[in-house]
Amino acid sequence: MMGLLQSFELAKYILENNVYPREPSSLKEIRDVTANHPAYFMSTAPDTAQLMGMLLKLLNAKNTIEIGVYTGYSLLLTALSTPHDAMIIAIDPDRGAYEIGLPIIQKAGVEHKINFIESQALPVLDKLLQNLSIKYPSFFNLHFSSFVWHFFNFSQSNSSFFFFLGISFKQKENEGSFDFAFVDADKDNYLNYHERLLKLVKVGGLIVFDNTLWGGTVVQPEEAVPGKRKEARRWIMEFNKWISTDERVEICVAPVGDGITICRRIC
Ligand SMILES: C[S@@+](CC[C@H](N)C(=O)[O-])C[C@H]1O[C@@H](n2cnc3c(N)ncnc32)[C@H](O)[C@@H]1O
Ligand SMILES: O=c1cc(-c2ccc(O)cc2)oc2c(O)c(O)ccc12
Repeated sequence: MMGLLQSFELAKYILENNVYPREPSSLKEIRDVTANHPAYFMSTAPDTAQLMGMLLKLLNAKNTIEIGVYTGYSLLLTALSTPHDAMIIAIDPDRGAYEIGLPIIQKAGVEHKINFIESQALPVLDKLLQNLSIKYPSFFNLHFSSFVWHFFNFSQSNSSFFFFLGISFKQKENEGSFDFAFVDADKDNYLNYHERLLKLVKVGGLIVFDNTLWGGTVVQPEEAVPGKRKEARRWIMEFNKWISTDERVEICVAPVGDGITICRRIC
């Protein structure tokens, strides 16, 4: 893969010298099983994942959200880069793809951190925002949190605080409770995700958007862009323009993989 460097040799040099030698074996396994899948090119790039792993560790991120799981490369990276009691809400309507990587995630011993939600992301984020948060004793493992999730879906309580099975639930507690979010899904919703994640991620937390240089097409004349890349390119360019003036975040565009935009919530 050439990446964005416009030189196969330089991209290969970085991957072979600095990325692959340090890639955990379980991540390589996911990369290998994904290589046989028709949409293999959608996996988050290994150099992007390496940077994300460092950001997660620098933040000491514990509560994270991932939008766009596919076979789980970036999800496993997140699970490997967070503490034992981390909680990752991972959203994707395609459970089939997730199940390709799941046995590798299980073997790596980090499945307990993951709450996979088979859904479009927007309704889940809206539920998190209007709804309830989880307060449960730390000895409950995260299989329990899936149960809590189902409970939420059926709960219409308007009270700000109530008990169920001895566990307390509070409304609005999800706001500002996440350390990190990674967005790698439908490009036409990037701005919608941004608005919601800005409320869910705490001040000082990060939201990382993948594919924000869209194979370098953001600087190509429209007529030079392959037809199937045109629509997403327009969405990405609109997102890039919006985010460049959004004073609620500090931003940094890193030209790794397909380009990522790192947003730090500042207010
Ligand atoms: C580029 S892939 C994600 C790659 C993943 N980060 C990885 O490392 O393998 C995009 C994923 O977004 C999912 N997706 C598409 N629309 C979505 C939506 N509205 N909400 C959540 N996920 C969506 C697709 O099913 C697909 O699995
Ligand atoms: O070629 C793609 C397409 C997507 C994509 C398209 C539609 C969706 O609803 C979600 C994702 O995502 C990609 C991606 O994240 C990537 O790194 C490379 C290529 C593509």
